[in-house]
Amino acid sequence: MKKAAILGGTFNPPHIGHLLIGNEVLHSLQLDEVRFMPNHIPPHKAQPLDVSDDDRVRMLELSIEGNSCFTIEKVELEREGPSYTYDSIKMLRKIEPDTEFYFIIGADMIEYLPKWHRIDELMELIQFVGVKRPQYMEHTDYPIIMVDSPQLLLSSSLIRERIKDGVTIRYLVTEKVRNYIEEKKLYGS
Ligand SMILES: Nc1ncnc2c1ncn2[C@@H]1O[C@H](COP(=O)(O)OP(=O)(O)OP(=O)(O)O)[C@@H](O)[C@H]1O
Ligand SMILES: O=C(O)c1ccc[n+]([C@@H]2O[C@H](COP(=O)([O-])O)[C@@H](O)[C@H]2O)c1
Repeated sequence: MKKAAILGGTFNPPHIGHLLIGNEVLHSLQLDEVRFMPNHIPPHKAQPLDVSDDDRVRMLELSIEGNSCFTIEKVELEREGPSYTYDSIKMLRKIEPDTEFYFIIGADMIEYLPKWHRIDELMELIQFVGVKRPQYMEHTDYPIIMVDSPQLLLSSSLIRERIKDGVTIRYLVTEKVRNYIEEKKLYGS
């Protein structure tokens, strides 16, 4: 069986925190692959996204360039409506019966797990893998595996704020993503 972890996210934009946790889990659990899965409509974010699906995918492609264990899963972009993880995992397991799937979440999402759509059924379908994140509690009663990773006080919101305020984002995203944001004048840059 191939072992793949899904790192679901909004990636608005993708930052080095995403790459770091993906790589730590890849090595710690000795997986074959980490798949970055951008959502179409985040289930729990009220505001519509200010950046297109295409731009988020392009920035993900630029972020993972050069790492053959990192790939992109587009299943949620091909589906209308809120991107519930339950629906995506159900579909992936059906199309790929020979892959054992894991799902990576940061501690903010661990806290939020009780509110996920059909969470009890989802827990039966996939093994969740949690990573610590500054300012969030990682305690949960759900059976998740915790993987140790260096912690970064970094978020896509912080990056958007910095761009809006004209503050540098160098080294917080990959160089290619930084150039892309600048060229396409994303986030008011
Ligand atoms: N610095 C970080 N440390 C640990 N986990 C993180 C970090 N940044 C993001 N994650 C995790 O990566 C996944 C995707 O996150 P997402 O794309 O929403 O980024 P974000 O930085 O949380 O964005 P935003 O600030 O817009 O909410 C989530 O499970 C989230 O918990
Ligand atoms: O399915 C749900 O109910 C659900 C609720 C909250 C978050 N998620 C997923 O968790 C991942 C991280 O969410 P986000 O919004 O931090 O990018 C992403 O793949 C979301 O679609 C899923």
